[in-house]
Amino acid sequence: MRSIVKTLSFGVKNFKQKEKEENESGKSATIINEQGDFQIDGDSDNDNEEETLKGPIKILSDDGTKKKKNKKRKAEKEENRGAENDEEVDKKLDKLMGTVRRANRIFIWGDDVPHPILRFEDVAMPKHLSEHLNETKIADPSPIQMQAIPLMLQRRNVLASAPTGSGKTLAFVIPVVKEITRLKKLKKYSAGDKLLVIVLEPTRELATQTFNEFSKYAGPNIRVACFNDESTVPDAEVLVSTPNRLVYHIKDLNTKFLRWLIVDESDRLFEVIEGQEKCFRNQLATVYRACTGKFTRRAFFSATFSYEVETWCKENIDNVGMVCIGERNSSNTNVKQELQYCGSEDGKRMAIKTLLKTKFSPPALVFVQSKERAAQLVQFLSGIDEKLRVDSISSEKSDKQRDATMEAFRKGQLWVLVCTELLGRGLDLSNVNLVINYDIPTSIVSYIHRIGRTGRAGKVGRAVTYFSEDDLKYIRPIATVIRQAGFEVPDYLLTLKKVSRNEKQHLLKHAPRRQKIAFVRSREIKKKRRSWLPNLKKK
Ligand SMILES: Nc1ncnc2c1ncn2[C@@H]1O[C@H](COP(=O)(O)OP(=O)(O)OP(=O)(O)O)[C@@H](O)[C@H]1O
Repeated sequence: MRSIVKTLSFGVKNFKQKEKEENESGKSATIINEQGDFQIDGDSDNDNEEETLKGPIKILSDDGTKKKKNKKRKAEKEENRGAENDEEVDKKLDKLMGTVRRANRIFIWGDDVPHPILRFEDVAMPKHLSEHLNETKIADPSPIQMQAIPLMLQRRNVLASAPTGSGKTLAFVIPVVKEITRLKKLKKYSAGDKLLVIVLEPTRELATQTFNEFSKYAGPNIRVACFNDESTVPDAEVLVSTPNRLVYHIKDLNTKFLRWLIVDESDRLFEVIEGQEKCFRNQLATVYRACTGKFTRRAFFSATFSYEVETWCKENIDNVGMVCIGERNSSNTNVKQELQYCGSEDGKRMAIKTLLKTKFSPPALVFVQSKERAAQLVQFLSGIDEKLRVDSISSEKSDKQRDATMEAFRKGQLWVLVCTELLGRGLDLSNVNLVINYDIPTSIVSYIHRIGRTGRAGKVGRAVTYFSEDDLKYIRPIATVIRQAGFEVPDYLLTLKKVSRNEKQHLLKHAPRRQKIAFVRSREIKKKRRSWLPNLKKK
């Protein structure tokens, strides 16, 4: 069994010794090649081995006594038995890995998908990486990390999907940092002047977050940059950017040595907006076309992905390994989900007032359908309690304002952050206790991402979704997702008329018209914000 666990652990740690052992026994196992890439050992050696086993038995000359012949036959027999045993061990191992995958709800697609890892030690981590994992008390890989890390280390193109807050970022950061660390030992890469990795994120906030995460795990020897405010492409080995900024400078990029193009929130970046030249899909296409180097691999990550993205990847990218954790496009079951009927816009105002005054433990994220409504809700909430620290964030605000608000929210200076779809995806605000969908999300995908801002990294969270009489025609899909996650919804919601494709499309493009939440007096909001964010003006 020890040998099974060793093989399970890819033997990376004990590679040299293991390799010696395997060479001696002629066993087949997963090892790392010179380049540090995973490969199946024995592809070539096994051929030799078979030849030896099948080939004619050599007849010994003058010293070929019967005794010696018998000894040799016995040895050959044992060798044969050894090979059979190895086959059995492989079968048992595959079976065991099947059980591991089922237990962790890991679904795979593709040829020769490597076994999942069970511990981080199963891959030889650069020192800085393992130290940082220890510091952050991240002990065991999450299911997406168990499968995506070995896939990426095998240098496969990857399509990965796992629930919100399940550690997808580390699932690509770990193999990439490991690969760059290895490359940098080679003279060609030691100067650190080659662009090796591009990570695409749909928003500035997400790009900043991923940049911070990457920098922590990469350590001081890998040059990571976020392409946010600079007017020229920063000199870096890892570049995190929004597609918009990257496309603008695409001609300045040298992608010849690029090892990875990582598309985070990939389904979002596949979105097409009719009539908009600058939509994500077109921008992604431009970046994609610029990243076709010989060594470039692509990895697509998201909590949700459409069949369209999947089909595209399978048809257009060679050697794809696909991994999906749990059911596709399902919500995070660590989030306790509630649907609350409020009748009208007035009812919604009453509901949020009651919630924040009674059962509220901050911080909370509140989603509305537009930046105008975000400002209105801040005005309304500020009015119900002077002490309530509330602000909003939307694309209307300057980059500086957005950064300051995010920082205040992360530090706990802000208790309620009202936001638009801008913050719906990817942000890891680990302490958010409550998500309120003040205006219903316009799709299931949006619902899954929004409520995924709470209940992250195995913690529990709560999400409340308000709906009014006017929303009844759109609510059924959301009610279905909530029921599928195991939470209560009134039966009648599941028997409502199905939302037609046209209605869905319409809702995506035009949010429902709603009565105003409050009249905004912007001067008052600014005054209130300044009182608890004294540094904001300085910034
Ligand atoms: N193996 C792990 N064990 C415990 N915590 C982890 C592990 N891996 C990552 N985390 C933590 O989980 C949190 C969420 O991770 P991350 O932001 O990567 O989630 P995600 O899957 O990308 O979510 P989303 O789909 O919302 O973008 C982070 O704070 C991260 O540090």
